[in-house]
Amino acid sequence: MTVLESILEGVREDLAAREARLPFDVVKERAARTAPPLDVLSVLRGPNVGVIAEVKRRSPSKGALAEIPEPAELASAYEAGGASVISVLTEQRRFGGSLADFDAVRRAVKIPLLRKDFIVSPYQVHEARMHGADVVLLIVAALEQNALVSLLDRVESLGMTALVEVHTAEEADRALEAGSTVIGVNARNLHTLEVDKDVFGRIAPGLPFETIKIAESGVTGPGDLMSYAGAGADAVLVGESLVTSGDPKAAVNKLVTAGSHPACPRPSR
Ligand SMILES: O=C(O)c1ccccc1NCC(=O)[C@H](O)[C@H](O)COP(=O)(O)O
Repeated sequence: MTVLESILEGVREDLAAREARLPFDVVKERAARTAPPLDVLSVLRGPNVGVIAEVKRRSPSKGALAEIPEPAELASAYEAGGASVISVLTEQRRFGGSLADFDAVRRAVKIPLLRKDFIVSPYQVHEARMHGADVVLLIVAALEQNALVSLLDRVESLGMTALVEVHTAEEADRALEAGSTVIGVNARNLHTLEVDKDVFGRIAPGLPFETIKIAESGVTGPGDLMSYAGAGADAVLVGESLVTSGDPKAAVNKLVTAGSHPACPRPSR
């Protein structure tokens, strides 16, 4: 079993427990009463290379990264540092995240929030909306094509944006066939955990001009942001280097400053 398959097994078990506690109809009804999602597309289409800053306690590849006793404080630091969007990992078993973290962050910041999880069911999409998500991650490697298409439709029908994650050219083709307009190219292979920062540069140039392109994983500082920008990134998604920096506001701000520097390559639309 690959790492991704084993994560998905746990996700499905946890999902079944939540479905037993709170029926889908109730989740749908609460989601419908939640304040409308923020417009993340205009944020990501801004003039600079944006930073999506992640609340990440631990990971299958690195184990424990940071305790993060107050995710709201971390998120506020990210917002003050100029992050465009905050990503909150809500998967518990491998990443130490939760929807309670998401709620705390939602209360603390005004910028768009991404629910970063392993979404396999419409229940999780409505659940994300019920907790105030603006963006939902859909991982192509975790979904059959018909599930990807229907989850993407579901996300958009609730007014949210889907960040559709790929790692290979074949997955990018599937994302485009499903109608994705925001594609994240993850440098990390979720089956093996190997990180290859060149993957973005191989895939992004083949994506349509108008697709919003996010470079995910392995960003350790402004140099990585600049090189992803040179390959066409509209934004970078960063976890580990921020949560381990000791000064998350300054660490985000360094990236944001690089992303707005006149020397930073920027795709013109
Ligand atoms: O981070 C992992 O080890 C991991 C393993 C298996 C599935 C997903 C995983 N991470 C999710 C992510 O995509 C990253 O948290 C995100 O791109 C930030 O990456 P980084 O800046 O390298 O922490």
